[in-house]
Amino acid sequence: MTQEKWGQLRNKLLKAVGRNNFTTWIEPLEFQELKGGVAVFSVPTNFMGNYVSQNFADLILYELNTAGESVQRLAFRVAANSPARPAAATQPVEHQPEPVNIELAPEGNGTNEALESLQAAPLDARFTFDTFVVGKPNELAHAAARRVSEGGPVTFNPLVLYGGVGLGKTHLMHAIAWELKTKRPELNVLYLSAEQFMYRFVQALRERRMMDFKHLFRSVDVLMVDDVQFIAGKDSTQEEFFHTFNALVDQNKQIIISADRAPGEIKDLEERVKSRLQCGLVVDLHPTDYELRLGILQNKVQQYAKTYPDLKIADGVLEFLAHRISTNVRVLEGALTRLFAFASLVGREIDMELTQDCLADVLRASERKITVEEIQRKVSDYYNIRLSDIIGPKRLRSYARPRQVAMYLCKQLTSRSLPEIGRRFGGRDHTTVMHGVKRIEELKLTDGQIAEDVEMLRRALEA
Ligand SMILES: Nc1ncnc2c1ncn2[C@@H]1O[C@H](COP(=O)(O)OP(=O)(O)OP(=O)(O)O)[C@@H](O)[C@H]1O
Repeated sequence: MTQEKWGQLRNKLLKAVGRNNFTTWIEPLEFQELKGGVAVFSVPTNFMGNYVSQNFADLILYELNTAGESVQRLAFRVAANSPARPAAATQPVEHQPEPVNIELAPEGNGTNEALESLQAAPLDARFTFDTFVVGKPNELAHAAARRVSEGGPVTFNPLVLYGGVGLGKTHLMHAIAWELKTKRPELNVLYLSAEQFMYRFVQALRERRMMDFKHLFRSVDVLMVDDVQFIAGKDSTQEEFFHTFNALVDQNKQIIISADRAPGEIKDLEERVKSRLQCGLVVDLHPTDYELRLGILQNKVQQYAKTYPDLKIADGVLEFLAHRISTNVRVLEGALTRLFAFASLVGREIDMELTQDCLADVLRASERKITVEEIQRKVSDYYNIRLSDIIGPKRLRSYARPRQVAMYLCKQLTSRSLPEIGRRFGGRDHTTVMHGVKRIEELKLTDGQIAEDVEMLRRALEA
């Protein structure tokens, strides 16, 4: 395997493990050699080697093998004279620009070639509209992205896509870029992260090539900047971004931005930048719901089926994952990738048992913690009484029964002890809680209405 190939694989790993994990664990790995089915990496410390081997080895093996390398095992060696690298995240980024692999165009000519190479953020071939699963939480963002990708007259500028980690912002941006490349190949479409924008800017300043920089950025037809929150607090970069933005909008060129939150909520982003961003169409990607997660998993499985025609997934596994992993799509995909890698290594069907074994850590981490307050609120809404009546001293049946239901659910769905639950119900004694829980257990067997109420509430709380 060549270093170049490892470089490409690293990009895939970045997507799979997320930026934080990547910078801390994957980036410091240096590929040494591949011999006799063993891929050897040098690592700065033993600790790092152990950690990577315990947590990411399956995934790395899987990526290596899908890329056509035959690797059975990974080995990590501590480089003899390698000074332990401090985690990159702790470095002040402005002082440590990434090695930049493009030459800025000499003033006035060669702009197009330079723009081509400015696609330093390569588009991910998997991130197209075809592979993007649309559901309620992302339908508006998807529709807006589709519209912009047609490359027609600019109707809303900028388009701002925002949403939490791993909800598909980058995917949609790449999809727009791919679509524009096909439909309107004559357009200069430039996609890059806000971080890369900053590196280019710092480099241009250092090399005294600001004219080239301005010329380049102002001659694109479509500018796409991912994760714009990155420039918050970086004053000179924000200023340059602001001018670039204005120059392009003045020329009626399309701008597409993504951010991890609404522009108005990005701390340390200058007011004038915020207000520019808010001028266009701002749409958010909502957290996924169960149906969307299941759809994404089914879609992924279809893709995997091409690589692993022999691997079988037992009924219920995808539903289980969609139900249990609700954090973000990246984690969901990572879990599935790990499952496939594991199942293909051990040559077993992906059933519940294998899933629980292989994903124990992910499942534990994504366990949703239901709180006593949440239960009290849901129960009072359900029975149409006030929250204070659930907690307060009133003994009327119309308050006491819902209170007991709430206590029962607290016992079932949280890890709180009876005295703790009692305290949160207006300082009641643990024997009162115990009595309430028992009463509901009995009533569930004899009173169909109570049984149904409890079941409905439990489902609503676990959703
Ligand atoms: N609706 C979807 N359909 C298919 N795949 C999706 C969908 N949403 C997210 N994904 C996948 O989830 C992963 C994370 O998505 P992406 O990188 O676009 O997230 P992001 O919102 O840009 O996150 P971050 O804030 O971390 O940059 C990608 O592999 C992407 O393909």
